[in-house]
Amino acid sequence: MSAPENTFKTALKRGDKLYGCWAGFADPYPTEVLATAGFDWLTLDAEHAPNDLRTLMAQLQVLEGKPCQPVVRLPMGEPWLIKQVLDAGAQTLLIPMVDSADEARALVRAMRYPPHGIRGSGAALARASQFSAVPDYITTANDQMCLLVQIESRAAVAALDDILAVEGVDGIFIGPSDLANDMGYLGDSNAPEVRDTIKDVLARAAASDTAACILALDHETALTYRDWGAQIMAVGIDVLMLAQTARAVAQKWRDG
Ligand SMILES: O=C(O)C(=O)C[C@H](O)[C@@H](O)CO
Repeated sequence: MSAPENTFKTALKRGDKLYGCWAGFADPYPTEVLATAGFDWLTLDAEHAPNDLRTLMAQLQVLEGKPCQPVVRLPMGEPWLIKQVLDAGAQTLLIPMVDSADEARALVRAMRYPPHGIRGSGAALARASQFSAVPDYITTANDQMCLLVQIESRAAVAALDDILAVEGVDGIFIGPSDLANDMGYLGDSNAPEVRDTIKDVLARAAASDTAACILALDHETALTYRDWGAQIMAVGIDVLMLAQTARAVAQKWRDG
């Protein structure tokens, strides 16, 4: 028996448009609710949400067997962190702040067993291999790994063509907010120079074999990014959805 098919990767390679949502509550219960909503995928965010290995694993467990696929965002691309979440069953990783092809290559290697990489061997006791119930896990896991690297600095934009050419990078994911900050437009990803850069990066990725991915916080922006070539889009953040709806309801009753 082989490692389970990574259906997110299969759909990405097929060129499907995939719509996802950021899951920022760091808890399996709201993540399970999101998985019933119709999104293709969810970001389990351990960069800016208070996730740790156990909360990530609990969310992977509730998503198991559901059509909504998990994408785990780590705080940074450390090989030991990568090893832990892969052993917990993650197959698709989103790694922030990747500025060069060398960094991207190191991430590809951290996600793969030798001779293609440096992933340590713990499959026997790992959830990823269903605790050794998947006998061929170690020889088949490499093919199911999916890597999305975040492009969110001027350095990354300058290195984009080299990053797009790295074998094993399945998608580049623009971080509009960090990109704007690095370009000198703190908190303003709608600044014309930032929008031009986003458009250029999406177009270059769309013309390559590597998927163009991005997050948009409102519908109009999401439509624009899609027109510019985005294939994989996060179109909401659960924490903001709750906050906005709760504020609107409270306001309505205060005003009424
Ligand atoms: O720079 C960005 O934009 C991102 O990387 C996404 C954010 O971290 C996301 O959490 C929304 O603030």
